[in-house]
Amino acid sequence: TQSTRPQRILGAVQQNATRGDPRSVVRAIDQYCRSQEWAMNVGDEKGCILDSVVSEVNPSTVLELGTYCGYSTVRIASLLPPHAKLITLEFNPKFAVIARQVIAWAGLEDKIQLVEGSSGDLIPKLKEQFGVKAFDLVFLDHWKDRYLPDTKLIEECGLLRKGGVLLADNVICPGAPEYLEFVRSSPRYESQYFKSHLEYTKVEDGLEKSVFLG
Ligand SMILES: Nc1ncc2ncn(CCCCCNC(=O)c3cc(-c4ccc(F)cc4)cc(O)c3O)c2n1
Ligand SMILES: [Mg+2]
Repeated sequence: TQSTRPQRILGAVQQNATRGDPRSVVRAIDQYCRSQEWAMNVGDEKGCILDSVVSEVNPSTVLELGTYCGYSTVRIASLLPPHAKLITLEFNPKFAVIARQVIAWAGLEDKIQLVEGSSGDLIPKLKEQFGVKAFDLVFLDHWKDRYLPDTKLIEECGLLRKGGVLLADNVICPGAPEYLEFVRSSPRYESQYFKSHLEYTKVEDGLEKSVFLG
């Protein structure tokens, strides 16, 4: 039977990455998606910007919206301090099954909690169900038209600490125009655009970093 793209990405990890070595998992996915078939991972170019923001924030708690195969999940978690935790939300069970195996291959199960469901349903439950106080960093990489409503939901639920950072992928391609307009015009955010390219292509894309001022 025909394999799926996420299954082929997992295969590339299992064939080319070293168990317990997160950076070799990231490298294996990038090499596969650059040479064999495109996939919607944040990728190596935007990934370096992601790395620099994660290192600068040095977060204790991270929320990722949209796991897909776990590429950015592993990339972020590989940079977290020892007791830091990352919660990642994925609503497609087929993606979640693959992401769990990619996370396990990287040896990062203890740092990462993958929760299946949609962001709109799960965000209001994160405090009571997962004992989360507030996030230091939120990486938005899910439905582009959910970036703005979920940002408002995260604020309403008091899930973003003062000085906490929102980092949004794909603000140019596919684009999140309402989100960009909001974070760039709101007095409660200090935003900065990091120009880059759509993963594995020459098409323009970028990340928007927005610091919550409280
Ligand atoms: N609410 C909720 N809660 C939880 C969830 N978990 C998953 N989802 C649904 C997420 C579905 C995938 C989202 N990601 C993208 O669509 C995406 C697309 C492109 C792209 C594609 C084609 C092109 F020609 C050019 C660019 C590139 C990217 O880097 C992208 O990240 C959820 N939704
Ligand atoms: Mg993306």
